[in-house]
Amino acid sequence: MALMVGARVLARNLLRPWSRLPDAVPGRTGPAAGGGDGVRCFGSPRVLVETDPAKGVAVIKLKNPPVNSLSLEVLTEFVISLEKLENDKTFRGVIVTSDCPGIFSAGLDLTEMCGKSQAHYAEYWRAVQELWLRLYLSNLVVIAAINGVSPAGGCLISLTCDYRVLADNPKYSIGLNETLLGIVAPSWFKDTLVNTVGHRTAERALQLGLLFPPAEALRVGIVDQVVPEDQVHSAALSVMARWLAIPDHARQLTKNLMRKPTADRLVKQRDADIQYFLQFISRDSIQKSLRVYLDKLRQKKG
Ligand SMILES: CCCCCCCCCCCC/C=C/CC(=O)SCCNC(=O)CCNC(=O)[C@H](O)C(C)(C)COP(=O)(O)OP(=O)(O)OC[C@H]1O[C@@H](n2cnc3c(N)ncnc32)[C@H](O)[C@@H]1OP(=O)(O)O
Repeated sequence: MALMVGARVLARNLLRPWSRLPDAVPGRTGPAAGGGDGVRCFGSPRVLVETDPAKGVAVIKLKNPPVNSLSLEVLTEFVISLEKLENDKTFRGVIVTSDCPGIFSAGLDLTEMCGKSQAHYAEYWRAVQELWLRLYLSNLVVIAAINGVSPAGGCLISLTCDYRVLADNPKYSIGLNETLLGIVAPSWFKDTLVNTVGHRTAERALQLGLLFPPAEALRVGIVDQVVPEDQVHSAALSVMARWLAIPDHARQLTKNLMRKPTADRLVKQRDADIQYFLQFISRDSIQKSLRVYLDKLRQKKG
């Protein structure tokens, strides 16, 4: 019950950008924070933010064990943290990564889309839209340091970034695998993939629900770089330095030029998109597919 109320409060914050989450780790500094003197931490229980004001760079670490599924709380906390960074002129870039070993993100939280009320589905889908829009159009340089498996919504998060570095581990596949679950990637998921890998590769990947292992992911361009696992963070920092060498206004305007038409397609029909989602997700056949998939995941252990 408390969780439900908490989620509602967090979700309301999305609509009230002036409202702020209390800092979960207020002003923690020093080496324990992950980067030597001057690194400061804030954020929330599930979305940790380590900032390095001297470099103008922050690291957002998703921490929603066991699999970093994108629950309503995670989506909301992510948006709030991103907004905090964007409103603070100290920061010019952010690295998005995971605090869960071996898993970047398992994607959208299936339990948020299964067996819940219409009102809940609508609230959840609006939060998914919000995070996508904020990340896709962020003024910051956003780099994904993908340190684990990254299906569906996890892949989408990384596709919204400006650059993707993937750890070279055969287990760390990445892709939009929605069809394998018997669901369909919405048009704006599809657009994000097409804009990254081109139409033909996206068409094949989406229909077959392909999850690409690192070498293949690099070959099709769904990631930009594959590096040894222990170098993901340093590689992301090197890439960041290169992107930060470009004057902000020129880079930001160019990013906007490239991405705004795609984002506008969703912005112009956000409510209709929610209605689409509601109709789709409420179908008995879709609910059944999701239940079967979740049961399979749960039985894997037993
Ligand atoms: C006419 C056309 C109209 C079109 C309209 C379109 C409208 C929209 C349609 C809807 C689109 C919705 C889009 C969804 C995108 C998504 O992101 S869906 C999520 C997809 N994710 C996955 O497929 C990943 C599933 N998970 C895994 O494969 C594995 O868990 C893992 C590889 C990530 C990790 O494996 P492992 O370490 O072995 O952990 P597990 O034992 O599998 O899992 C632990 C625990 O977590 C639960 N879990 C896993 N994933 C999720 C998830 N995504 N959500 C919620 N929960 C998850 C799993 O069940 C286990 O739970 P228990 O501990 O057993 O309770």
